[in-house]
Amino acid sequence: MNSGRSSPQSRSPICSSPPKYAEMELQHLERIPPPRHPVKILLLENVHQTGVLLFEKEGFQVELLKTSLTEEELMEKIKDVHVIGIRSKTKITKRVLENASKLLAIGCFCIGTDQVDLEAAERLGIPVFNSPFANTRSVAELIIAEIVCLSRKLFDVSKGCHEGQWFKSAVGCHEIRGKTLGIVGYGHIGSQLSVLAESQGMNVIFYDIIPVLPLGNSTPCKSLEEVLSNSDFVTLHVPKSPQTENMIGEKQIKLMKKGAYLLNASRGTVVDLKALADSLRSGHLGGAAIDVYPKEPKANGSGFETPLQNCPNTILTPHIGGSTEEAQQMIGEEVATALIKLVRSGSTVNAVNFPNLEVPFTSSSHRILNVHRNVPGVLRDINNIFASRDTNVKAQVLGTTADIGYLIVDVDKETSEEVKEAIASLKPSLRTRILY
Ligand SMILES: NC(=O)c1ccc[n+]([C@@H]2O[C@H](COP(=O)([O-])OP(=O)(O)OC[C@H]3O[C@@H](n4cnc5c(N)ncnc54)[C@H](O)[C@@H]3O)[C@@H](O)[C@H]2O)c1
Ligand SMILES: O=C(O)[C@H](O)COP(=O)(O)O
Repeated sequence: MNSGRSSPQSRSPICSSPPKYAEMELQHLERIPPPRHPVKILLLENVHQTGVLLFEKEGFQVELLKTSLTEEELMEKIKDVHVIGIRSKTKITKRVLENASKLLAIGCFCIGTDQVDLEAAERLGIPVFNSPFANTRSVAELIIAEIVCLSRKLFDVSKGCHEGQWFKSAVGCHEIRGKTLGIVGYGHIGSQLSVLAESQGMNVIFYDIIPVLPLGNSTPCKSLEEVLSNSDFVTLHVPKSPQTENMIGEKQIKLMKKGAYLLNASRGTVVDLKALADSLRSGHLGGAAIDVYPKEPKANGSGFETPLQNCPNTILTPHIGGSTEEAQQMIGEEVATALIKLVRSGSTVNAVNFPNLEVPFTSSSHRILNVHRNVPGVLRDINNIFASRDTNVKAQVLGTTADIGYLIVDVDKETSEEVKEAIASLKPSLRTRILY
């Protein structure tokens, strides 16, 4: 399927070997002196080596763990960490954040950020970064593969052959061409999947809670129920939220056609697995493919249990939708780059819970980064600090949300330390640091 974009090999000679993303994004940091104190990075859940190497190239101290950590373990480990990198398992709660006195930023080396208390992080002046779509294609391709596997009962038939059974039959097996795929959540993954499914000859309908551009010949539906009752395959691509919790339960499954298939590679809280298991065993649904679960192990190993085990024509995978080498390498590079820019220059571009600011460094100056509660008079007080110390402000940018203000200001070197201390001592200040 040609997405219309040229592949690296087919690009014109001018950009036949495009500079790597990180090299482009970080090149301007060369003009900024490195941090005077060691920068400690804690990476959990086997973050890709690309990210590790980028941090090490910056001279940061990296600790890499293959697993996630419990809240208690995190509360201890995070005390002297400047940056933490996680994936979808590790839960960074308000309690953990209240122990993170040195934490400058959080990197979600994945799409989802529901595992972080974003409001608590914002109110504590900690920006959170993610990789909004680097594993989109990986998930979409997995779903396409599973649709064919379910439609041909491939896993059950293959298991039979491995066990010495030769059972050749076309009963209950169908082409996917001409069948209807119902997509719930038409965002990055849902829309990419829509294009791939249509390229396989499927009809695509979808439901989203916001107006979105239907790609190709796909058709928006007015309700979830409309998608459920008109689809041969229903696939879920919504975020974890109070609204999506158990959005597919016994009542919704009963609305689905007899023999239809349910696929979920979004979040484990979206589907009531007991209701799904009952519908598979009763024969109402023809099969399911599940990649995410309400409770998932914090590390690889045995002992995983789910009500879906041994259900007919049911594909179970261990949250691998984004687990391809291509996706993990891109994510590692993208999120590590954003975190390095935050540490080295205060850039918050691509932060999901912060004003997105990036200011070119002003030569022969020091940079002060201040996060404060967004209350009246803060900027007046900060500017009075500059005026009263005869400090020349060479660049100043303020971004705000309802709860916080984020200020990047380049000032004279001569008075920068004194000014930084005065700003940090203002009552609304949450975090203040200086870059030399
Ligand atoms: N299994 C995996 O490995 C894997 C990989 C990547 C992403 N994910 C999960 O998939 C989710 C979707 O990823 P994405 O990149 O497409 O996100 P996205 O934010 O681009 O798209 C999500 C879409 O869902 C819609 N939505 C939200 N609530 C809804 C509701 N109640 N009903 C219908 N639509 C609703 C949103 O409007 C949005 O258009 C992520 O939040 C993540 O949790 C899982
Ligand atoms: O949010 C995501 O991108 C997916 O759930 C992938 O999570 P993972 O990085 O833990 O595989």
